[in-house]
Amino acid sequence: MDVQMISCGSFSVLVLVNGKVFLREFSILNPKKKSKFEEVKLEKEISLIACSSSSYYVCDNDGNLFSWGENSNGQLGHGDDIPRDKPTLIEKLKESVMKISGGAFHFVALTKNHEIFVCGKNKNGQLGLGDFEDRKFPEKINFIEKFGLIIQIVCGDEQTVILNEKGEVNAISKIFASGGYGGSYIICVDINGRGYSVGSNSFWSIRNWNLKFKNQIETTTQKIDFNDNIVIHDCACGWIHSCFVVSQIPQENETVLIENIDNQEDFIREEQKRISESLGDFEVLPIELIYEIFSYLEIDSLVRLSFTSSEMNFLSSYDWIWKSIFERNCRSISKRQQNILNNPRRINTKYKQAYMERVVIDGDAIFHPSAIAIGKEEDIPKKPFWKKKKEIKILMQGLDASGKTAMLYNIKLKEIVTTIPTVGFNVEVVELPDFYHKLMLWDVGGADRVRRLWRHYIPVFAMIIVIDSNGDEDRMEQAKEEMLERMNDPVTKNCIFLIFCSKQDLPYAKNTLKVVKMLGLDEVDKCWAAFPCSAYLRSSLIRGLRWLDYQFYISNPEKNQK
Ligand SMILES: Nc1nc2c(ncn2[C@@H]2O[C@H](COP(=O)(O)OP(=O)(O)OP(=O)(O)O)[C@@H](O)[C@H]2O)c(=O)[nH]1
Ligand SMILES: [Mg+2]
Repeated sequence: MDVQMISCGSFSVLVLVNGKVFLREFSILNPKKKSKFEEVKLEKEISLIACSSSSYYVCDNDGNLFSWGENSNGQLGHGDDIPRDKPTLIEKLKESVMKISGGAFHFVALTKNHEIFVCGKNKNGQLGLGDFEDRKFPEKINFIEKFGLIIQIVCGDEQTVILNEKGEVNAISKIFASGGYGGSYIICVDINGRGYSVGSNSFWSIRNWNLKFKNQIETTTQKIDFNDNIVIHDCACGWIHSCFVVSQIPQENETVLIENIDNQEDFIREEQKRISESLGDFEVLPIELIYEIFSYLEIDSLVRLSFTSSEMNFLSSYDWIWKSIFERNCRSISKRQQNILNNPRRINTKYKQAYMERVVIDGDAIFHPSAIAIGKEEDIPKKPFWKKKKEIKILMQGLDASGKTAMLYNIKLKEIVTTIPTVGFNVEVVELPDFYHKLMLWDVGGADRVRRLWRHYIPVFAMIIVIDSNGDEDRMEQAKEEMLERMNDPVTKNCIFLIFCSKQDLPYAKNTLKVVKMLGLDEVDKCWAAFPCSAYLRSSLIRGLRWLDYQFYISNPEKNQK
């Protein structure tokens, strides 16, 4: 079970587990009534969740935003103030959503184009639209001109904070990180593990305090005065209290070895002692509580402790968590946890390494570590237009009906064609803008005997292996066998493998990580990357091809062969 995200409303907890959403709501009217987690029925896999006070927001893998719950200020974004009891698509928001954050009665969404949409209560100008009127439909605010590229949004009760790429909005350098929702304040953590706060301190929730927001985003932040060697991994805010997950950077002459992972308790006690000396009047959580938090990994315990996600991150800074994660077959980790992991702070032990060496997860794509170093999607530079394009031959492989032909013609013709099982093969040359090469795609029929003869057709330096993510266990097993046969064949020694996890549009398609695990790809030491895709969504195909094209350009397997 992979708990991917949790979010708290005023009296509720929303949890994202393996792309499914569970909600537990407490009844204020009847507090003794036992509530339990119930699955929220949704058609597609969900990748983001957020709560506002009593309204809920979820976003599917395609960036569609759904909302339900209370709607007193139109915060659900459907143009009215009628509550909804089921997730309902916010139709007016056509952009693909990347992040969501909920205030008490408003929400803010950041789209993949780095645009911001706001909706709901605006009494304090929290929507940042320059007035005090509520909005019942999401409305775009154009901060781009003023602030540059927006990368993070966080809502407090009646505030919104946005952060740009350079961290300029709140005068915090290099902000990437988390924000905690507080009653009337917000805490942010920058990439160096320093914390900053903005908002009201009326209840002494945090030691530094600042102005209340009033119809403007600019305000100054205060650094939270931890010692300089304290690194904040994450923070979370309750209504009138805050909680930090910290560790202490060892001093130059201090050695901290985490070797004996079996003796967690002693280790944590020691660690707490060490850290508490630097914490001043912040209080360290008792060890028993930390153990409770450990049981976050089970959903029932999560209920008991229904508060923040920060403890999860706290745990991620300890190696034994990585051991357990590792043993649980490499569960997926969030970007934020990855960031923690990638920080060369104090965790560099064998399990983390083992974990990291197996696969690298970048968004929804998964790479062999040697491959990601030279071809992450957003890093791929465009090809200079004057350079002549060489042709590369790419062999498409995969079981029958996995979708090879449908893909080929969508790439070539930008059309979804009706296919019949391929007898023999189809060959098409495609020239895509910004690509380094012309691609000659060989689609070899999956059911045909030809499939076995591929070695004799063309020299193979690039191969697309199409896996039907919707396939049952038997099909997966068969696909795995075929795939390993290709990857272990001496002929493909220098080959680059693009694994397309196809048919992601189908509701029960397995996600990429699951496919990678089922195929045992993480054990394969070759240059490979796995991308989720659908033959019906051309952009998902182009994305994978772009990686392959650039990878080929960088590593030139043909030349290496000679
Ligand atoms: N929903 C969905 N259906 C797909 C997708 N890709 C292919 N299909 C369907 O799956 C069936 C098989 O697709 P083909 O492209 O013919 O499969 P193939 O891999 O070329 O099969 P062979 O030629 O027999 O090797 C067709 O009915 C396609 O419409 C996809 O991404 N999503
Ligand atoms: Mg075919």
